[in-house]
Amino acid sequence: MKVTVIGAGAVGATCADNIARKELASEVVLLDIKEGVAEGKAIDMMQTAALLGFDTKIKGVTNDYAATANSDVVVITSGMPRKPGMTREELIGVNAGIVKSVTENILKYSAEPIIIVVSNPMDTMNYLTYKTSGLPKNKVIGMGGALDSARFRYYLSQELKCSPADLNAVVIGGHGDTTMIPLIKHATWGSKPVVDFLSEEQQKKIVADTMVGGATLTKLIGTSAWYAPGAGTAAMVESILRDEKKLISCGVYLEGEYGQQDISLVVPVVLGRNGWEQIVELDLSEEEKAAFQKSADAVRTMNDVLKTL
Ligand SMILES: NC(=O)c1ccc[n+]([C@@H]2O[C@H](COP(=O)([O-])OP(=O)(O)OC[C@H]3O[C@@H](n4cnc5c(N)ncnc54)[C@H](O)[C@@H]3O)[C@@H](O)[C@H]2O)c1
Ligand SMILES: O=C(O)C[C@H](O)C(=O)O
Repeated sequence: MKVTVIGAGAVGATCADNIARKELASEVVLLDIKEGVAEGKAIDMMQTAALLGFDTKIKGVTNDYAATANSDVVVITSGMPRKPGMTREELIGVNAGIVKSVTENILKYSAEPIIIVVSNPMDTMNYLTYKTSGLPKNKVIGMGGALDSARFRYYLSQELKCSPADLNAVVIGGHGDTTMIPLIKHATWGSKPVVDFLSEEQQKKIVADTMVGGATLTKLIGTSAWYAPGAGTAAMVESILRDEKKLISCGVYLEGEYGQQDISLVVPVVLGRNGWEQIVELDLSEEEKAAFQKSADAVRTMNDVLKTL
């Protein structure tokens, strides 16, 4: 199995590192536009192989798409991250051009890879990649829900004083500060609803903290996060390449599901060797449905911006 990661910055390099450590592929190609960066990071990671005991070969290249030929999965992380005070949506002007040209270049060398889009604003970048690539819709998948759901489980576990591994909790909607919807009423600890253990005030705080989870880290670090984003992306690669059929919230192109058309939004999907293989429709309350519609409206507004660039 071969995985290409475009963008050898914070998220791309962390993702490649996770993939290699878990030996999810025999070969990982790391590509960046900045001379030497991908080569250097790939060699640095390869020098951990003797210490960590993995066999995956990581090769770094500067904009050489021939090296990405016949990739099974391509992860797009290229583009600008936000700075404190910015929204993800403000990155659209710079990142749309990057994501579009990267998608075109990938497809010159890999006929039908599964593409995972990480670059922000993710919902619109995933939509753009789907439209640009002409790939089947199940092969273009946005990363955002895996991360947001992991953050949701983190905040829940802090309040419940339990292991995040024992929590089942999903985020749907958009991957934006105001568009994501942490479904707290659906979340469970073991088989018990978490709301049985939390006051209304605690629930509101967990939801709010989850929604601004990325912004909180951006403020602390000065640029956006990479450990959980890299791990979230690698978890998606793992479910795909090992055909695990894990249920993971991902950005997918909707054609009627959740009442939406011609849009990419985050919903729970089964991830396997064919990409996303099934969309799972949750039984949403009227309030949750309205929140989903509001997210869709906001993401559609951003998608419309693409026409003006
Ligand atoms: N979807 C998510 O959940 C999520 C999570 C974290 C970050 N992100 C997004 O991922 C992107 C990357 O974040 P980061 O922290 O790794 O940023 P970064 O600045 O550390 O890395 C980005 C890399 O992309 C490279 N690049 C730029 N244009 C390129 C091109 N045309 N071809 C190849 N490489 C190119 C840059 O040289 C840089 O090395 C940002 O847009 C960020 O907002 C999304
Ligand atoms: O917050 C960001 O801008 C990066 C990413 O989308 C995140 O949620 O960490």
